[in-house]
Amino acid sequence: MSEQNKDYSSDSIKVLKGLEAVRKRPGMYIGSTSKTGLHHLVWEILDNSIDEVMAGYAQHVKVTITKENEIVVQDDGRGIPVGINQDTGRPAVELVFTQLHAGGKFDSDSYKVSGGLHGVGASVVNALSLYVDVVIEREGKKFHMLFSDGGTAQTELAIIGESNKTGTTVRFKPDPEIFKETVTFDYTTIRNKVKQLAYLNKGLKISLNDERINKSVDFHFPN
Ligand SMILES: Cc1cc(C)cc(-c2cc(NC(=O)[C@H]3COCCO3)[nH]n2)c1
Repeated sequence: MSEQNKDYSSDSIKVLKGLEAVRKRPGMYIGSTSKTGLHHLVWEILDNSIDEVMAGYAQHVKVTITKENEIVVQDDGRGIPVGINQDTGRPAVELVFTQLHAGGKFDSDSYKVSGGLHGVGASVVNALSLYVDVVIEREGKKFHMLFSDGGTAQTELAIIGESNKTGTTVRFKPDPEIFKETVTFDYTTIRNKVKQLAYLNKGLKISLNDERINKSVDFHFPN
């Protein structure tokens, strides 16, 4: 087997091991697999967009709860990078969703309760979701990747269109095999978090649209 192939296969095994570890002991990454743990998935994805807001590149974040109990988070930031990473030969966005970044300090069996994984939790959400669908707009193009089956990339990064905007859209549906108590998102829980994020990040325009009850709310606390 050539050097390149050996690296690729050992890399893909490492990826699967990482996400498998999350599925084996989800509580270590999201605290629990109860309703509280279910909502941590939303906070992990939302954290990434808020990082882009704090970096000054995004002004709007939109959260949608769909009729199928998916969560969609959209921002108008720079868009997750799509370039090929030299070490792995994989697109940066693929690594964001498949590499278990050692975020923060973890004890052997506890979850860092202060706020979550600080924007490195996308791979955890991916591991614990039925699917994660990603659309990135940057460099005048629209890029797409789909992950499922324990977080495995189902597609190569693909250009699916053109775009005169920039931003990132992530859609995910939690895995009922992991979240046995409930996979139903709670409007009030998410609304309160979205309001708090708007308050803490003055100037951020953040909206929540619950398609199940046809209810939308916008938050914006001026600077
Ligand atoms: C909803 C969601 C989910 C995830 C995992 C990342 C993001 C995200 C990531 C970014 N921005 C970036 O990654 C920056 C990081 O710096 C280089 C240019 O792109 N904006 N939004 C948004």
